[in-house]
Amino acid sequence: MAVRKGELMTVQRDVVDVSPGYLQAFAGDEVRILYVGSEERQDESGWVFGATSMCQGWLSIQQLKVCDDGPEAMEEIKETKAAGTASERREVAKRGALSGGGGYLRIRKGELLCIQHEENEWLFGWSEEQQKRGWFPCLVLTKPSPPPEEEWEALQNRQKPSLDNQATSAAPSTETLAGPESLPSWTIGRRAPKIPWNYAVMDNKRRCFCGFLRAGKGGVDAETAKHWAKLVKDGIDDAGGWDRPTGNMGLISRATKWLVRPGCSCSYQYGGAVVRATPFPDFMHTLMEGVMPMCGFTKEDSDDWPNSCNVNLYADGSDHLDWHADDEPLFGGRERDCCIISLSLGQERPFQLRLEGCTDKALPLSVTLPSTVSLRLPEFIADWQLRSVSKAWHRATIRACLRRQGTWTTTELMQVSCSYFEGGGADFLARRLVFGPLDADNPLKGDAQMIMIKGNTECREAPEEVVHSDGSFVCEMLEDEKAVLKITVLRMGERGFQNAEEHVANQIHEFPLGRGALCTMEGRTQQFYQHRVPKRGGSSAPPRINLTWRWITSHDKHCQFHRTA
Ligand SMILES: O=C(O)CCC(=O)C(=O)O
Ligand SMILES: [Fe+2]
Repeated sequence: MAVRKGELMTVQRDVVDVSPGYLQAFAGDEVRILYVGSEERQDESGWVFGATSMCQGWLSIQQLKVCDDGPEAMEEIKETKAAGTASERREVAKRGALSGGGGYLRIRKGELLCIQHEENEWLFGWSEEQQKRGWFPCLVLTKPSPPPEEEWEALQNRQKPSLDNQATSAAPSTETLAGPESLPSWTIGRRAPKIPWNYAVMDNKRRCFCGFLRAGKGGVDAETAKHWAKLVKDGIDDAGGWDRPTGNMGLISRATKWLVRPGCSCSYQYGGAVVRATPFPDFMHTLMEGVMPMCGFTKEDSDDWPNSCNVNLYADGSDHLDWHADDEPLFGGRERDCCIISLSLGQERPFQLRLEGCTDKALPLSVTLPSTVSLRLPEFIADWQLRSVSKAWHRATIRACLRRQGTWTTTELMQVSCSYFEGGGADFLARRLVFGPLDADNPLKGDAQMIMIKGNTECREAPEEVVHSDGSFVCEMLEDEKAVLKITVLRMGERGFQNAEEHVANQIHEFPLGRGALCTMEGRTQQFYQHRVPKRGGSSAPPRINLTWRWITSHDKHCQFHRTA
């Protein structure tokens, strides 16, 4: 059967349980052919890339038959052609983009792209360099904008940004896809371009950037992490053991050790606690020689490596660290750029960041409580609230589940921004996404819905998360574990702009710090953001060690490295 691009065809049989990148469709569904696989390519021959009203992906030609509503469909094809969406054009990528998983391309700046289809903010086409076809965001055709200097100047003199500034910095969904190529040149993601750094916070406006390398996905491998945890434990025992100083709120909620480059005597004072300096023990060289090159600091420049390290021991899940910024004068983070590099060993814990001034109050989302709620979660419906939104494994792709004609079906991979919240005594992962019928003329129109999956950030089984090499993940919802709730949320520019601002200003960015994970806080993060490690898992949770390397820039006046301005 000859199949042509632009044609509308009908699916003959149900195609379910497909792998990422393939089209899930049901008998009778109409599929628009976006691309016909090349006969010359073994992996494409006999396949088309098509779209139903629900999703897009690869589908075998054998699953298709000519559409029953011939004439109507032909009209539509003509319209599509007239609109020029089916024409091909060549463009050079002006910036890179990470792949969203199967069916998507990772784009490098400067590569030649043959664009075959355009839809909303997405392009489908062929990369000459990679000899591959797939989706990528339109964003790759525009130059990354230079840091907004004037705005930055204006902001510099202000302690707290106004709500207006916060709201406009909300990244559009495709923006979160931009890869390290769009980071400023001084960031670690750019210093170490071969290391797959992800950035959870890319706040150009405030010059705040927070990167992370997930455990085993570019971070330190599990074996090394285990070995290092022992080195740190033994090394600190030999250096006099852990400190647990008293601060303004009593004994601090974890054990700690403050380590400095030999010769420095600056103590570390925060929250009313004073921690004496201990010179770097031997293990420090091993750890820094492993970690610093991953952050773009070469061995040759080891004199410029961080000159201090705060080490924390969370003995179990009840040890924690509350909202704070490492904005002490020692590191100059309120006046200048300040870089902090953190390594996690032992039990995984979530790490959270929020804008300073963020409130903990529930957000007033307009809720149309839905007919599609899974009955598995009645407790949730009775008592739901959105307590400061948003965890973010940015650049996530998920498959959402929908109830359709009495059966659960899975949609295509979607780009989403992620949210995390707790409600009704259980933890939920909520993923806010652009979904449902979209109006091509007005991307702000159409409903955004919130899909929630029972589970929490500790729970790795339900839903199952498959991590891709670029840091994105596909979330497969299992038949007996999914819980889907459709909620209409207010979207920027539509009803209730005010609430959208509030939503952004109250976002919490969260990512997991597992055994061997690295994370950074760069630029003015200590001035504008706060971070914390919440309690997780109770007193039976295994211990976690965290090391945060910093640069002391203003040594204490008793220290031999003290310099007068
Ligand atoms: O444990 C962590 O990951 C963070 C530690 C931290 O924020 C600090 O020591 O200031
Ligand atoms: Fe901190």
